[in-house]
Amino acid sequence: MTNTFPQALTIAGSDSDGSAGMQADLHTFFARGVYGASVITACVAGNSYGIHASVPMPTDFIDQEFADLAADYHIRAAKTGMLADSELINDVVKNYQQADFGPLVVDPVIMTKHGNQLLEESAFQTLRTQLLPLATVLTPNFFEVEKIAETTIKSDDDMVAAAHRMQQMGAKNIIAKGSHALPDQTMVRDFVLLENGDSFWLSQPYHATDRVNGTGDSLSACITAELAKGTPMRQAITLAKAFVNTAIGQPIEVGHKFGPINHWAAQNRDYDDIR
Ligand SMILES: Nc1ncnc2c1ncn2[C@@H]1O[C@H](COP(=O)(O)OP(=O)(O)OP(=O)(O)O)[C@@H](O)[C@H]1O
Ligand SMILES: Cc1ncc(CO)c(N)n1
Repeated sequence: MTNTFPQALTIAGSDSDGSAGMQADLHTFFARGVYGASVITACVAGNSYGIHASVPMPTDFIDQEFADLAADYHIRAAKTGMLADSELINDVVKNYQQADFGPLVVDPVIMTKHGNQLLEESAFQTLRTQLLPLATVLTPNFFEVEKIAETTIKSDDDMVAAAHRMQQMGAKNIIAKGSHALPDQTMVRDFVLLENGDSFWLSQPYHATDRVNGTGDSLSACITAELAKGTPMRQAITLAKAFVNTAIGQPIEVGHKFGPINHWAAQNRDYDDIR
């Protein structure tokens, strides 16, 4: 039987240190028992200190990557990561609309943990008008919520309002990730707004560690992997939050600064309690 094994796709940039971007996505797909394919959109050279060079892929090459996957594989869910500029966003939108790759998780990668900007400011409007309407799930971090919704978040009410604004822009389900840079923080809280209007806060313990590179990539990749297996939306989101929290909670010693998270710890955990 051909193509019966669950397959997911990451449409993202390669980060040479393996902690984030496409590499974090593929680690996560593997950890959740899903085959991972990748459309590479850009390459960044970096390590746990920062990103030091970045090269976008030519759009005709990206077109060929999509065409080759569509001709052979059965992608059941896809996610986007680094898209660099308007030209790449428009190209990915065009290709995704032609393909039949299932639900789309949009991780609107704008800024890294080191403070490197991976999406040009001039592309924010393209992101809003072209990509958000395709998003089955949108997973902005605190900074990205403020940028996309064009607001300042000072309270829970502000976050709820921003999530509704992003849903009005066309994204169906939203996980607006809360801040984790507050003094004396003990919990991290993300606001979830589902397509049917249900909403809730997801809370997990805060871990005081610098080994947090690729948390957002892994969260969105875990949701993608679960959707590829047919896990219901609410369960996929809740499981992904637990997956990332487990991976942050047992750090591995790789790199000197913002190191990777521990996908093995997250892989080995039992998620049977999550419904
Ligand atoms: N120190 C921490 N302790 C616990 N949870 C954390 C911590 N840092 C991030 N998280 C969680 O990880 C998830 C990803 O959020 P985050 O805001 O880090 O995404 P991101 O900035 O897009 O990540 P990246 O760009 O590095 O992939 C969220 O659910 C967030 O609450
Ligand atoms: C390619 C790439 N995508 C995303 C991130 C962070 O989310 C990163 N560091 N590098």
